[in-house]
Amino acid sequence: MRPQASTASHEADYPRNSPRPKQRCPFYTNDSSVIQRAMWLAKTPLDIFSASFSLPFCEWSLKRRQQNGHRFYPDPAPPVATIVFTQSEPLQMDNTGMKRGIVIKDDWPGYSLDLFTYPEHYHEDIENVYIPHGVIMNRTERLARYIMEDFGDNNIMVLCVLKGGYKFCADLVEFIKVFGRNSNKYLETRVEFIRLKSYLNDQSTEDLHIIGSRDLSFLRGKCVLIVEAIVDTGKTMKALLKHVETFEPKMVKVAGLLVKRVPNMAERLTDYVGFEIPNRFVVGYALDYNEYFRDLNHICVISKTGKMKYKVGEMHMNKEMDK
Ligand SMILES: O=P(O)(O)OC[C@H]1O[C@H](OP(=O)(O)OP(=O)(O)O)[C@H](O)[C@@H]1O
Ligand SMILES: Nc1nc2[nH]cnc2c(=O)[nH]1
Repeated sequence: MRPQASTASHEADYPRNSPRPKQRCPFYTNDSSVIQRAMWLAKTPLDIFSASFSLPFCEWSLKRRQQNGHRFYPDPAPPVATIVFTQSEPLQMDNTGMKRGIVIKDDWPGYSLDLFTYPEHYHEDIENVYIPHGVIMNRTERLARYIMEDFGDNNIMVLCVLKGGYKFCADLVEFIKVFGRNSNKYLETRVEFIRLKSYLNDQSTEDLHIIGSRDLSFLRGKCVLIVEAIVDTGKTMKALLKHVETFEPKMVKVAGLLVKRVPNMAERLTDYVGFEIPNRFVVGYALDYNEYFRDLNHICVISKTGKMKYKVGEMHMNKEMDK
């Protein structure tokens, strides 16, 4: 079991899977971000007396006491509101987007290369633009919001999995910082790195190497967010989680930009998923094929020509490990 700390910092903050309150339980706040989080976490309609409105990202309606004619949302200084949790219908909200990410179907052909710009030298080496850079960025922004909501007031110790995860990590952390600034919730985000390698060409190998220091003692007692570009067979993530847990962090969550739909896929490993993709070898946005394509901004499917052109033998892998 991965350590899961309660992120509760307020009566309103229920960890996502905890039982809902059985009785009406009022508390008072005028903090709009607390109220939004409460709605997100509680999974039950909240009653705040009087007026009502609904937020675009969930289906609950929220009633509030209207004071002095102020609007509650997005009023930066809302009036004091009384929130009462009530037992009600089970969750109606569709959480698929969070658990599985945006699901890309097996028959998705990708976009024609003509529609986008990309480094000319890869012209023959990629089949299509599978996920355009702008879509990656927007999805990353959304994941940053889920993460902020879950981590509450806990500082985030980010562990970036190199090399593939460097772009996703940089963008995700930037969005988290922007949300922090905009909501006056200044969380400390510290970023550390670990380098893992197991792929040769497009195949997972038996050798999973942690390159560099294995000492992650800085994670002890911290709320850790592992940031990884792709979870495919899940071998890398399983090994990493096992390693991380030996350092006794307070909580560990995993953000994966891509999770591949493979037989026996490792769904449970990833808490925040950008996209669930078919079983195809993708490159770009720091994902490589023998170190090529990291400089491509979109996520693309590599072509046969690309695979042939940049293919290497096992000797190459051993040399890389020695570096
Ligand atoms: O779920 P899995 O099948 O274990 O695959 C996922 C891993 O594969 C890639 O790393 P790679 O070994 O290619 O190293 P890199 O990140 O340095 O490219 C990727 O960045 C993940 O870490
Ligand atoms: N570049 C790349 N690395 C991977 N590691 C595991 N799966 C993949 C993949 O589809 N692309």
